[in-house]
Amino acid sequence: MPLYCDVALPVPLDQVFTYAVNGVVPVVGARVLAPFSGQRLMGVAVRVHDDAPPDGVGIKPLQQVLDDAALLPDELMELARWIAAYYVAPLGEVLRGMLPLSAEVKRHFVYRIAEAGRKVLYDGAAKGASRRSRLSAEDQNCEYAVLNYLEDGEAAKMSALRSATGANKALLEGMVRKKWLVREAVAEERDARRLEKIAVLVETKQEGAEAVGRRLPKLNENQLAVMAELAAVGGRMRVRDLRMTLERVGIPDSTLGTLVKRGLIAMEETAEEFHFGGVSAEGKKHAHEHTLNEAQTEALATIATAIAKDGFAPHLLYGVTGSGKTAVYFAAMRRALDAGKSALLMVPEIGLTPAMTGQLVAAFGDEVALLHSQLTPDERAEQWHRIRRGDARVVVGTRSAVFAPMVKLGLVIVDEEHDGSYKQEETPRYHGRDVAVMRAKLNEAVVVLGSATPSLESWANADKGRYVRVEMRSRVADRPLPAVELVDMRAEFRETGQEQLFSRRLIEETQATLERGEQAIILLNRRGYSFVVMCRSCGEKVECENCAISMTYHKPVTGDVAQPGQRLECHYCGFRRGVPKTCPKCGSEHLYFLGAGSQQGEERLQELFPGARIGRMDRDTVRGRADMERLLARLHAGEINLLVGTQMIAKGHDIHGVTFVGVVGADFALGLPDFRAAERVFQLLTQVSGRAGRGELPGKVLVQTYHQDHYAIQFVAKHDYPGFVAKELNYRRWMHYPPFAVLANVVVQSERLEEATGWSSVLGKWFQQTHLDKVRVLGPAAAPIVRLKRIYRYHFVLKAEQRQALGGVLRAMLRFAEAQNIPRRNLVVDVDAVHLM
Ligand SMILES: Nc1ncnc2c1ncn2[C@@H]1O[C@H](COP(=O)(O)OP(=O)(O)OP(=O)(O)O)[C@@H](O)[C@H]1O
Ligand SMILES: [Zn+2]
Repeated sequence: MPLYCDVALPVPLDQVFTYAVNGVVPVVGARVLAPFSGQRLMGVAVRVHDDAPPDGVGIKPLQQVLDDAALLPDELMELARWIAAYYVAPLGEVLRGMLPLSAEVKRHFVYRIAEAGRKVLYDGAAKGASRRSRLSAEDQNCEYAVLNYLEDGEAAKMSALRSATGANKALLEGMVRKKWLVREAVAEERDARRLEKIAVLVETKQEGAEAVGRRLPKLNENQLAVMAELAAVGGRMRVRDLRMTLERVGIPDSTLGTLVKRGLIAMEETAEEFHFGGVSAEGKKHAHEHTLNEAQTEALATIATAIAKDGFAPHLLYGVTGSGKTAVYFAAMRRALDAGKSALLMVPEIGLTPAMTGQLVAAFGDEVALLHSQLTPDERAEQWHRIRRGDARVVVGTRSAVFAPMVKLGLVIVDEEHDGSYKQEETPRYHGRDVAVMRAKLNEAVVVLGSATPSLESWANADKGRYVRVEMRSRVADRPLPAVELVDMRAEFRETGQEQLFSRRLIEETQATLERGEQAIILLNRRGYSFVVMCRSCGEKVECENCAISMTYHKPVTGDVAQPGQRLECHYCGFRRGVPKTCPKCGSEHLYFLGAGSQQGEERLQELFPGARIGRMDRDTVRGRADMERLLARLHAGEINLLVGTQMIAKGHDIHGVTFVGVVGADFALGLPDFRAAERVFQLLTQVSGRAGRGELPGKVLVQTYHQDHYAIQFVAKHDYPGFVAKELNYRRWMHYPPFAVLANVVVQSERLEEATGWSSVLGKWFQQTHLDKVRVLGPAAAPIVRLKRIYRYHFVLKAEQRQALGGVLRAMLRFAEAQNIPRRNLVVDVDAVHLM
């Protein structure tokens, strides 16, 4: 029997910890409980062995082994090790992110008699109850009853003890404290189907309009609002979602009850089927129903051949917006299933693209499982077990779905692979796309990264021949890409003599689109009303108390439930405050509001187009999946003909009536201090342009810009992604930026400014003195956001040609920092950082 076990614990230390095996030898991949600086932590056994620790090192015994079998299969353990090494992250923290949540392996507590308990039982039998106990005679009797019940040594659940002896939890816990009993946690597989309530709008068809008319006038405003809400989503909605929506608009819960009593809404109970949504226009085909065109057929053939071959094969699918990538994904997934394998489809944010999941269910029925962060723990548990049993062979999910316990994984697809939300911005700071490629490698599976605007990293990998490039250069059914017109806002100012949010051309085109009965979308990529509140006298901006960030003004709206006097909001930490009467710095009364956000955009559009049916899509109007589904349903139905919103509107939506897209103020991001600024602007503008002209009618795009000559803008106008990447790659090569160098951002952070600066100068000196011929270090410098959520931030940017050299320096730096007593949690190591802010 091995004597020792190495455990990865979820603590920010780059090491594993050795414990003595205590009776039960854990299998590698099982969870264990281990003592750690006075606490009991749950970790994962990563190695069992007989290597005695060096003399003098005290080894504590494991407290408990929680699983009989490995919770994580070998390939996921290997993936965890790879992530820990690649991202220089503590293995325990990586594993914590990969493990199913506790609900997935829910544990209940059982009690077992302990040595001391037995002694009490026997002594008590001999001498009678102790007189000195502070407990009542009744409780003492109960304690004896419990000890008696457990005497045979079997563990019992609390519920069993309660019904047998009347003991309550407090009493049992008291006995645990006296060490008469031990309490143990037992894993319990939970995947019973749950029931859930659906609110259904009662059909009124047969009743005739008159009858409805007679009934409806009796409804009050709130009741009508609830009815409208349900009608907007096709008459059915999860009660849970409906309640959330009502709560937000301030309609009391009882309204729903009244409507049920009056027979206008029925409550149905169904076994919880997953809710995938499924917004699409009537008569529009599902992705799996299309006969693939030539480009799609070719793309599929390449991918399908790889699937048939078995073995790791990475692909980059570059397909312009509206080229029909979804249909290719679905066909490839079908091939994987036919070959007896499972398929994983990763999407950036499930709530933003409900149509995708709806189509998946249409195509694959109950083979589909869904994984994302908005699921309740029970829902997640159910999905997790269905996947692990092999019942669900098609999994769709966000970033962390890359750790799904798939059986015979044959195909991984990463849709919109360029999307920033694949990057996890907390430890472990992994990139879901890159982990997906590694996972496919470990599983000898095919991986497809798809996008109309692939990341430069992926494009360069295809250039080097590491990925097979598959291209779909035109839209389905020979639909043209929309014509893009640039409006030079400097000229606009010269000609009109005033600073306007919307140019004359944009107003004209919007007007014309609405008059033709078509739909228009306007991108205004900031939420709120004004994103800067500034003092005219001293020039100072009103900043967040916790962050070095300008606060955004949100205009009160009718029915707004937010507190008055809290109209300024920090979009980084959520802090709110009232609008000050005078400048906090100089006391001047001349504060003014600058920079229009989507809320102001909506207001201005209402003034300009009073007849338009305007909708807004941003984090303030769309808080969850239900909101998004409702908004998209109204767009598909044509109930909204003018939509304004933030980058959310650019995400994969396929609304055939949209023929015009206007872009306002999106090029300000070109000026951000981040080497990926041009790439991001290009991607956003191309993606949002891609929403126009996806139906029968051709589309048109108008981009308002102050940087008309910037190459990113020029290439957007020409729909020339390959041209853009070629130019951008040159610049990256020249500047030694990724993908021609590997990069890490190291942030030194502390609530105390002097610590942040002091530690960064200590590290800066170390970097200087250490012979770093293979790694270039920039910094220390104040991070672009120097204070965030009350924490001061200084940073270094490390660049290297070789990943190994970079990893080596980072690890050496962490060792040095440890020796200098710089706490590990004050150092953020972000390998392949996506944001340098
Ligand atoms: N072979 C086909 N024939 C006709 N229409 C098709 C075909 N394949 C897909 N479509 C339709 O073309 C439209 C665009 O497809 P899809 O949404 O998959 O594009 P995409 O490549 O994912 O674009 P984006 O990158 O903009 O999201 C959809 O309405 C889809 O139903
Ligand atoms: Zn803040």
